[in-house]
Amino acid sequence: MIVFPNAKINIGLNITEKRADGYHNLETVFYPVKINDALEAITAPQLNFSSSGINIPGDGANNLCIKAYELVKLDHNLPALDIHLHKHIPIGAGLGGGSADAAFFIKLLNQQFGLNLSVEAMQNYARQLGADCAFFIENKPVYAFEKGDQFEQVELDLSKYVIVLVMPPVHVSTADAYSGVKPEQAAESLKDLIKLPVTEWKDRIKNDFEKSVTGKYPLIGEVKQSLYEAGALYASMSGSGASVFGVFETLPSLKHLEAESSVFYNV
Ligand SMILES: C[C@@](CO)(OP(=O)(O)O)[C@H](O)COP(=O)(O)OP(=O)(O)OC[C@H]1O[C@@H](n2ccc(N)nc2=O)[C@H](O)[C@@H]1O
Ligand SMILES: Nc1ncnc2c1ncn2[C@@H]1O[C@H](COP(=O)(O)OP(=O)(O)O)[C@@H](O)[C@H]1O
Repeated sequence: MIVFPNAKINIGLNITEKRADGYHNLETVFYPVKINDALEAITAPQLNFSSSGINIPGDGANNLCIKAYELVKLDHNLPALDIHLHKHIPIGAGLGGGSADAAFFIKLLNQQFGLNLSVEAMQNYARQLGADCAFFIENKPVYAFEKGDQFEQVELDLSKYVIVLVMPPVHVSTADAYSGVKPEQAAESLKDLIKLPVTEWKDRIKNDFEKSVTGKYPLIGEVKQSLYEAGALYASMSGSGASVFGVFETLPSLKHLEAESSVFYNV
């Protein structure tokens, strides 16, 4: 069986308080975007993981796909599998690519081996693998809070716009990004702001990571400014970065960015 995990962007990201467990409470809107990995699992004599495409740092044994397999296997009979991941989603980019692979693998195991797992059960497995993993189980726009793994429905459809995602040649560590932020309550409710027309989001829907991360990596702020100069209605860094997305009414020309960044149009 083969599945195609997609990435996500964060529309708004307010880091509201530091938790006793060392994580942070936040509020954000997760929005799925069409940048995809490919993930295949075939029954085999022994468990094997291989990957192609973008090189994934770390040992294959620690890949989030393997962690998902081992977690589900604690409760269910699963055969050994030959797992192949073709990596296309930029890594450590604020796009949740690793979390997406883990969540889609849980859904693959459920379907391929008839585990009859509920959405809630799959979300609970995903929560154990990463704060932004559970989102990918239902994989639809949601308002997320607490660690980013509790959800409320949100009506948000950006399909009439053109979303462009730019990945500059910068790597941002999620943990480092969090350490650079002073948690505080947002000035305006994201739940209210997200209901406004996209044309009213600029300078009101904010990502709390941006100030510290762009201070450390000015190129990220320059990319965001370039998107506005190219006509973006709204632009923001996604998650802890380094990717930056722009929402446009029509397809922009960003040739000047393509020299040093990966540009994904119509995502
Ligand atoms: C920042 C966000 C925003 O959506 O996404 P990315 O930018 O990574 O895509 C997420 O909170 C990332 O979620 P995820 O990448 O799953 O984080 P995890 O692996 O669970 O945690 C990595 C590290 O980030 C910090 N962390 C993560 C989530 C959270 N709510 N508070 C935190 O303080 C912790 O230091 C943790 O050790
Ligand atoms: N399947 C995977 N894809 C990408 N990264 C993975 C995967 N499994 C584990 N990782 C590890 O997770 C980190 C990146 O996670 P990712 O979700 O791509 O970051 P972000 O959420 O910032 O976009 C890297 O340290 C990488 O080694």
